[in-house]
Amino acid sequence: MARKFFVGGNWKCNGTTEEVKKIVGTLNEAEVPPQDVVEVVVSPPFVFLPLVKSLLRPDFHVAAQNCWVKKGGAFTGEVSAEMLVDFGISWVILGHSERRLLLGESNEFVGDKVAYALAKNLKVIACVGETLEQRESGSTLDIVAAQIKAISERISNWTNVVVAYEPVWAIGTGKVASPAQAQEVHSVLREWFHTNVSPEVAASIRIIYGGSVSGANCKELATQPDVDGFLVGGASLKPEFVDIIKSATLKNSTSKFLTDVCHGLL
Ligand SMILES: O=C(CO)COP(=O)(O)O
Repeated sequence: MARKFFVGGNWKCNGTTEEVKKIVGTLNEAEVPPQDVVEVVVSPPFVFLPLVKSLLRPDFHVAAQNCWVKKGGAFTGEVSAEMLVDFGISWVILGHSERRLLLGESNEFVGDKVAYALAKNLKVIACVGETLEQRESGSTLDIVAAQIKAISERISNWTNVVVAYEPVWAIGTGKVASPAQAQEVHSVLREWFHTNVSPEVAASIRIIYGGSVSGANCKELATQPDVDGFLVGGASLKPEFVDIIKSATLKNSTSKFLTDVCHGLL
């Protein structure tokens, strides 16, 4: 089964009302591949969710950047999964490295959040990734495996999960992982699913790359066999986000080409 290309835009803690309207205007006018080729999800800060949801074209979806680990209540400053569902938000980003590192979210806490959000019928973009220090010490694969394992121990159905591999050293630095570096970790993650979850989940789960993705570098990354899309930070605030969405066609034509070759059609 072909994995549908996925492009997420993580706006992080950016934007004014005017800027948000401008970004949404650009997206609404953009000519992009159809929904059966690419799934597009943008993730504004909480306060802009209502505005974006009301203005954004219906073929693009909206994600929150976080939600609370359990049912809402006396948790000052938090937003619950129930509230997102009530508001018609279908996706949530969980486990972003900025929250893991700056706010001390542990693997277990992220796993609990993913489980709770899925139980409330949210779809989850679950982020994993190593720091520069971890990469340089050779522990990249152990780190991402431990992050995924903590989620895996808490959920039994991966249908509504997209995994985002985001090496911390590539986030906001302009230092993008090379296509080979991204492919290596993506394929190891897929292998992990094959061994520890099931061959079906390994074949169907989308593993997207994040970290300094741009209109210029997305094409080569998109053609890597285990790169199923992107989670874009800085460039998702700019018109080049549309070019990144369009890289989906490249992926699909490449995989169609390979499928046709395999089936002896070419
Ligand atoms: O963190 C990211 C997306 O979640 C990536 O951010 P940049 O694209 O700005 O590096």
